[in-house]
Amino acid sequence: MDERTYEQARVAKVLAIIQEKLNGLTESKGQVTKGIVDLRKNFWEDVTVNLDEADDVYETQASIKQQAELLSERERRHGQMTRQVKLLYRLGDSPYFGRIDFQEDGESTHEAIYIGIGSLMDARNENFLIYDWRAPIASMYYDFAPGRAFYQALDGQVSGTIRLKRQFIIRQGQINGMFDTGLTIGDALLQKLLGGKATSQMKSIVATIQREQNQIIRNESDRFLIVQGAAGSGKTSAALQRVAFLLYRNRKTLHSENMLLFSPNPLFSSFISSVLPELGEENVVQATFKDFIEERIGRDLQLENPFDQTEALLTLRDPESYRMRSEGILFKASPAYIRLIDNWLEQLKGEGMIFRNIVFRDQVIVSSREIERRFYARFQEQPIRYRLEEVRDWLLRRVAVFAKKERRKDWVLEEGELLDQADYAEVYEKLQQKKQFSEETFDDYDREEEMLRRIVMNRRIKPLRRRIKQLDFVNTQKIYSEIFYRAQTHERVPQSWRSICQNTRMRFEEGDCPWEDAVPYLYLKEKIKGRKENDTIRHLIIDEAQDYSPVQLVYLRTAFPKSSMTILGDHNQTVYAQSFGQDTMLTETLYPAESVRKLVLLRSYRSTKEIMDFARCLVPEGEQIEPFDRSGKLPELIHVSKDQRLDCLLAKISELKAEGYETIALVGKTMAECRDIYRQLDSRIDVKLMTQATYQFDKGLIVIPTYLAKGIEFDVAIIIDASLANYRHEQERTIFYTACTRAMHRLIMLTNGAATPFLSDIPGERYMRTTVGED
Ligand SMILES: Nc1ncnc2c1ncn2[C@@H]1O[C@H](COP(=O)(O)OP(=O)(O)OP(=O)(O)O)[C@@H](O)[C@H]1O
Repeated sequence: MDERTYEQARVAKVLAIIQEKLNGLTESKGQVTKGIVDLRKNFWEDVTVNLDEADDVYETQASIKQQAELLSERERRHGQMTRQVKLLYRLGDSPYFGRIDFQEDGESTHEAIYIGIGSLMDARNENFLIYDWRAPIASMYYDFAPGRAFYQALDGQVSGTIRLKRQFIIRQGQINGMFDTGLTIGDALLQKLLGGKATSQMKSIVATIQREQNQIIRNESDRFLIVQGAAGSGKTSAALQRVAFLLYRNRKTLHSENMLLFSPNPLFSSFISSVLPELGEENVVQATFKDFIEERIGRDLQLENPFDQTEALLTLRDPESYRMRSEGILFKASPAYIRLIDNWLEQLKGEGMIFRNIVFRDQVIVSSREIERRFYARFQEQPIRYRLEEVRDWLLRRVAVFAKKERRKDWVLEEGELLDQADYAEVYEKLQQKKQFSEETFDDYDREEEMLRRIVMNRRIKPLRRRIKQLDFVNTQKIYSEIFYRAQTHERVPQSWRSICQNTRMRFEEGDCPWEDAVPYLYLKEKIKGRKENDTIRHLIIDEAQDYSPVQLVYLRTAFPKSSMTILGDHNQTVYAQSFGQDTMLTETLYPAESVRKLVLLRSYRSTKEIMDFARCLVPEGEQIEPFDRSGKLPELIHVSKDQRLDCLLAKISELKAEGYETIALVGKTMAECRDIYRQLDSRIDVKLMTQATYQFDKGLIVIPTYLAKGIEFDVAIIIDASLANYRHEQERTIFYTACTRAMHRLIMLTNGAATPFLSDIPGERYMRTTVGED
């Protein structure tokens, strides 16, 4: 029997066992379902309810508890079975993708280890027919070429020799491809996968994980794992595989709800949302950093969107305003600014706290001055938080005294008359209860009135009490903006500090919180009022980490004090101003030295060799990036006159469509530029504009600014305006690079007049130049 026939016969055998298991499972699942339905229906019949004596109550409780446990145990089993069935269906389509023949040292024969997205035992549950890709033994598939190899088993290292390494493409139970491979996993298979068309959903890379990616996926020893990876090197892919790996390895203690992924925007969240389900795992919680921060800031301030901040900066024409905004953004993202805030917090112990009046129905119960006096008069040596608690209790007492007096007023009774039936019933019931126990005789009418007054007053005063309990009497917004009134500081401030102060004060006075102030403000607010720590999340995954500042890292570490973190990004793809030329979350020195590891990915998979050879010349140390060897056309720079631009673009698009490309992105630097081209195209061709509110994209022609295209890929990227006028500042280099590296197969750039100076770093033979029309 030749190898292919042998393997196909084995596939058939495995499929038969899968079918058998499916039949068995479906039957037992049916029984468990019925059991659950019966249990729910007869829940109370099977419980002994007796509430006569204390002992009986105790027994009743125990009986209910037992019944509930039985039910939840069945439900858990049902859940497991459902997952098992789903896995079997998936294995039924493609049972495995790899095989290694491993001969352990000291053994006379080898074992053939087949690797798939989940484990499968034979009919007697004795031997593995398929090993889960996350099992320790399967790691050798990703780590070694045929020859000497080892893996870490639970009880130590196991060494031996890989005699054979084979890859399969199996679809609907048929082997479509089969390769015996050497060092790297499946160049042939990778060629096939990467040469395919872009989709609106990212795919799992489980069958072709590369060795250096495997290091990231299986790292369990470091609390902070930083991955610096070139564009298209598989950072996001590896991160998602890592999530699946960690969930599998810690399945008793770690669940998908314990992991949080910060994604750059909703579009990206949707792009990656199918990977984990494809691997048989539930999706982790996803959030954008902005949503997370907004939720914590609350409704007191109108938070600027980071995209709006970027857009504002990119479109500012006046050099002074540009300098002020960009210096402010950079400074407020730096550790120097946190030191400045810490200093202010220190000062606040002696003076400077600002409070709000405690007001009820337009009457000031306690004035802000009075609160301030109380705050600074006592417990001076105690921390701010302690003193605030003391003030809070004092305020609650003052409010109680006020309420007692206030409830005698006429308006209270007037409102009492407007109470509804249910409230009266409550008063009546309370009255009845009191009567039973009271010896004294009161006039019922007076007692009823008194009770109504109390109800009205309690209701009206409750929100005020709640706000006091939440320490809302501290005006943290004003305390924060005060920093900008006292512009003197020991820190080295930017040149335009005075204008920055003026501008920040103004924005806060209007109730706006610029994005650069969001995290610093929260930092100050939570230092004063205390913070909500999150203990549920045990692992944080931060993608596009080059766009997070040191200050944001400090904040995240305090908000998630127990979490480990996977931090992935590329310093060459900085899009937000706060990260230009300074430390970011990828800087390893910002973490405790003993618990951080940094891994670097240099091989890039997304784009053709031609596109990557072009793009890597744009960035420092780009020569270290290794493009994957997949060939395509050279990138193309089209010089086009203004009046020919639209026609040229339309002609190009129809040419690309005719060549079979389905996902074509017109990438702009700013939203303003995108809207402009969209308006011109919309009446002539089917096109969609992607905005910060877009949650999903489909195949076709789209217009998108770079800051929203981060992390996503397209068959073709067309840079709509690659001119000197549009990409002139050095800070825009990384934006331009990010835009170029979104392309999988074709990269086209249009320019009217001179092209961006960034291209002067690129040897002429790396791209084509054409001219359309004359200006
Ligand atoms: N081992 C692999 N096997 C198959 N495809 C891979 C592999 N690694 C990466 N890819 C593919 O390369 C492309 C880029 O991957 P991914 O988006 O994860 O990279 P990235 O480093 O996050 O990119 P960027 O920094 O540009 O956002 C994807 O299409 C992914 O499927």
